[in-house]
Amino acid sequence: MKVGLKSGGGRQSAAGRWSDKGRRGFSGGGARAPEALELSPIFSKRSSQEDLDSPSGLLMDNSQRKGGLIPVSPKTPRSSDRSSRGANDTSSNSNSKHDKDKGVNIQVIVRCRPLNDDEVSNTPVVISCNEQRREISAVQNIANKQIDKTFTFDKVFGPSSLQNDLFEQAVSPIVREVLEGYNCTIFAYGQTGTGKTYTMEGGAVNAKNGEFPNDAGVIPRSIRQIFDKLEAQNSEYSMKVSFLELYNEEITDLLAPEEPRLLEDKSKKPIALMEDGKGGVIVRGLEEEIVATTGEIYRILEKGSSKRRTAETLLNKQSSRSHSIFSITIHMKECTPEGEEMIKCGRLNLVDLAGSENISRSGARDNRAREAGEINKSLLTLGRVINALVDHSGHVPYRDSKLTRLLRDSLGGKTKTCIVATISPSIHCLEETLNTLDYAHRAKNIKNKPEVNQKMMKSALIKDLYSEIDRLKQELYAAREKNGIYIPKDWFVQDEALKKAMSEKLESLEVELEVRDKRQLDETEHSLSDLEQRYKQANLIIKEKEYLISNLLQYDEEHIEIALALRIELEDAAEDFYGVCSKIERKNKIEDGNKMILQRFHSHLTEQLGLLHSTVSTSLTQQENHLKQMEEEVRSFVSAKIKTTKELHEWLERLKDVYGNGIRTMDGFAGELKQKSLSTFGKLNSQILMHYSGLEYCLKNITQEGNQLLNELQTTLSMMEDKVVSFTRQQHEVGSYY
Ligand SMILES: Nc1ncnc2c1ncn2[C@@H]1O[C@H](COP(=O)(O)OP(=O)(O)OP(=O)(O)O)[C@@H](O)[C@H]1O
Repeated sequence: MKVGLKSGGGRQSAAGRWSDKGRRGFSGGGARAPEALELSPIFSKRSSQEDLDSPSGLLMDNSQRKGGLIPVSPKTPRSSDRSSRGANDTSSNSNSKHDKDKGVNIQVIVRCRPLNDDEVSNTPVVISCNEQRREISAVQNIANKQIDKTFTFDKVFGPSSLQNDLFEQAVSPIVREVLEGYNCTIFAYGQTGTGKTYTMEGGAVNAKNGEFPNDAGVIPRSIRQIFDKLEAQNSEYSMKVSFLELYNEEITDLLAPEEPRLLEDKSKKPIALMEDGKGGVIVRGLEEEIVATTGEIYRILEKGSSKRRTAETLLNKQSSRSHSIFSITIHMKECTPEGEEMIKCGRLNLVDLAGSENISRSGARDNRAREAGEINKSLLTLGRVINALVDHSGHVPYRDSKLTRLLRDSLGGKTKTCIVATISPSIHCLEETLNTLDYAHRAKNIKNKPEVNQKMMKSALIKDLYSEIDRLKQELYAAREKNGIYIPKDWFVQDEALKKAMSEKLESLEVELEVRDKRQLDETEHSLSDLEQRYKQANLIIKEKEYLISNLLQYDEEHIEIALALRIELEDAAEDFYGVCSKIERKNKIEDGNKMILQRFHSHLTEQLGLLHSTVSTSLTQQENHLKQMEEEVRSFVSAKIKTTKELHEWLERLKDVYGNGIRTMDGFAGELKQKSLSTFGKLNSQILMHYSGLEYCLKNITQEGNQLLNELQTTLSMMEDKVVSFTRQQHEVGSYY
């Protein structure tokens, strides 16, 4: 076996340079670490409360057991440690306190594989990758349903990306952190046949000559980087690896020596996963091989990988049917400025999950279908754990599957974690691809609280190694002495005492459990009867409520009917109202018009009446004047006639006198003349009378006409007034009606 810490300068050297005793203690090459290595939390120096609060993980540490190798516990690096680190490292250290307090998100990267030979000619591509924008888009129209989703991740690698691109950009910084003393996990998740194993393992490295193919995956590249870095630093280190497989909820050790009997029935010996009582898990009996060269580690990887259970499915010719975890633990020597030698420890877990599988599409039947069911079940639990962590649920169901128990520290713990989600660009995988992308996108929100593992003093490590060597020696001695299973006597005594104490504890626990069960049963019965009561009461209340509801529904119906009738009435009333309003409006308009007309008429009438009045009075005065004039004329005419008659009489008298005698002679003539004058006079008189009566008639007529006109005017006026009065009354009536 290669010895614990190894000098970076001499990969082939068998022993670490820093301790002769240490070198002596380890046996020769090819030997393994002891049979019962346990997985226990690496943070062994935490208080029990811390252990409860902060789940520890998959990391192996043997300090808990007799003869354990190197106990390490988390601590923030000292300032002296920082000074020796590179630029990148400084940033990681300065962030460590921040990381510790707030937590850092899990890094999620997505890799889309290219179409394979079978797909390339006839399979539409529905996934597009934008590496610059770190976006993956799925665009497709299925059954008139447009799918157009875009997801952003920490990094995106498209179908043409190379293994080296992914490693350099995403994994190399994580490996550097492992060498800084962090525990880091990289796991590949995705649908079956999307390139998880290709990404994690890739093409095999030639262990003999170290030939490195272009398609070598994350694991061999990480190994190479670790060795290169340690050698470049010329540091002393030791490295050990373990490789386990989780198949159908059973853990098997891929590095365990092959036992002929087990090979025959082709089954593998399952190993137990145990709680360490401090929140961590122990994989009891898991082999940890100490490695000193890259060649050794590649050989181990190749051997372990070949033992993984694979099968041909419709989706992948060599489909991994199990989850695998390859772990590399490195112990590195560091010197403090005070010259004290310290050992720091970093661990890298490389997880290749089995593919999530659509059983009908993968063509899995019988055992294969059961297998796929188990795979899906454990991945489902992983999904539930991720959801619980993202939603900050009080309970995270780590315990529901072995996979989540093993990955506990990597999900929500103190490990730095990176998920590589693998997808296919094919239209046929769209549903699963969207599931993977959803899953991965949710996982981005998980926060871990990474902490650097506490460094330990070299002297303490040497002490631990000595006790481990002593224990191994005793074991070896006992095994050489006898056949079968033998252990040293004091171990046997210790084990017996332990067994006794355990069985006593078991008994007391059983009693306690019984009491607790009984109490719980009583409580359950009590709460059951309580529930029954409450159920009955609830039933009664429900019935009451139902009755009330039916009544309410009836009332509601009536109310609805009334409301409908009211609504109709209201609508009618509203219509009427609008009609009345428009009528009032029209009436108001008419009234306004009427008022205007009335006013105009009134003013016109007054004007006309004034005019008429003045005309009539003018006409009357004119007629009166005319009459007076005519009377005067008639009078003057009559007086003139009388005067003329008188004068004529006088003339005649004079004539009688003048012509005395002649009168008599002329008497006849005079008589005649008299006669003539009398008739003339009569004629004149009748003419005057005729004129007089004509004038009188004319005056009478004029007076009559004037009176008649006046009467008519008065009648029209009174009629108009009557009309005005009756109109005003009508208006009042209409106003009071509305
Ligand atoms: N990025 C890639 N470039 C080229 N080939 C790839 C890539 N990813 C996967 N492949 C090829 O696709 C096939 C399936 O890959 P792989 O076995 O790694 O898938 P998987 O996800 O591990 O499947 P399963 O879950 O069934 O084990 C392999 O032949 C592999 O070489």
